[in-house]
Amino acid sequence: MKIAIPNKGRLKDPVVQFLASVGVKGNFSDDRALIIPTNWEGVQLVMVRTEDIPSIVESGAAELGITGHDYVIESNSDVDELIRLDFGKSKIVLAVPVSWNIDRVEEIKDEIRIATKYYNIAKQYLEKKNIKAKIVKISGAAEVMPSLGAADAIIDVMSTGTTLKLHGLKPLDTILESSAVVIANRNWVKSEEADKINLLLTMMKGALMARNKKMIFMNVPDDKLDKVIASLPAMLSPTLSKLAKSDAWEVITVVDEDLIPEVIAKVKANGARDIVVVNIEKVVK
Ligand SMILES: Nc1ncnc2c1ncn2[C@@H]1O[C@H](COP(=O)(O)OP(=O)(O)OP(=O)(O)O)[C@@H](O)[C@H]1O
Ligand SMILES: O=P(O)(O)OC[C@H]1O[C@H](OP(=O)(O)OP(=O)(O)O)[C@H](O)[C@@H]1O
Ligand SMILES: [Mg+2]
Repeated sequence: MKIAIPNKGRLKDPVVQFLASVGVKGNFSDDRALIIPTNWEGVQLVMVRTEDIPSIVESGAAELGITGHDYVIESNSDVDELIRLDFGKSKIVLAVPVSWNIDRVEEIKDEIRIATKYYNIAKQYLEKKNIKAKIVKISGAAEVMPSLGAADAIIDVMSTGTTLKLHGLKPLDTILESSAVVIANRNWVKSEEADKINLLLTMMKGALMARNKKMIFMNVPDDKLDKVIASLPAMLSPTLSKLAKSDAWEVITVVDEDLIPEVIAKVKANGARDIVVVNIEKVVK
């Protein structure tokens, strides 16, 4: 079974790390190799350009792929988007020079030139908004085009907005919100590899759920138990086990990483002792 993943660009490293957290580790011994065996028998990574992944998966050349949602839309590929990942988060925006002093799309004049690598997304958006613009198709570095004079405005990826600002541009409208996604060929359920794909998807969801979560263990005397449980974040249902040698309990629960300092301070103040925090590798529901 083949999984198509980015061979370069912004998504490459996070995708390789994500797969490793799922337990799929590529044997990257030769930098130039584009088909990489993994520690999972029969699973290979195919290293290709991020924007080519949707059509590769649509064709069935790879059963699964990890790419940007924006590229799935741009390529108009008929694939299943199965898992939305928590990285590669960006927006596709229409950005114009700050010097235009406008705040609304309706204020844009006709006949402007808009540089973008998202030709299809741009075309559809401009038609919907009834903006009569010429699309200048480029392959990257869109932000420099207006100051160069190669275009008047752009449709491009924005994350923090730093690049736009640096080039005297501001976002006027968000066209699409994107993130990395796991995609599959439409017929994957009927394929011979369906069981393996299903297992892989379960492991991926498990790794995603475990991210930013910690397991916390603590010992609590009998008479403090109610108070300690009440001080845990709402919705948590901790596991309790009675300690063999004393009138105390072990309380075990899962907490968001961000809440750990607050939870430790509260349970400690309420009588918990011997608090241990450990990483979680996977949560399979
Ligand atoms: N600054 C960013 N922050 C988060 N995600 C981003 C950012 N820029 C782009 N992305 C997302 O990452 C994916 C790939 O973007 P990238 O610009 O790296 O393209 P590439 O073609 O893979 O690489 P390169 O531009 O180096 O050729 C897209 O889905 C895009 O939405
Ligand atoms: O809103 P920001 O946080 O500034 O991020 C946006 C920038 O990030 C991406 O570029 P990347 O770093 O991938 O370089 P590239 O232009 O070579 O693709 C994207 O193409 C924008 O230029
Ligand atoms: Mg890039």
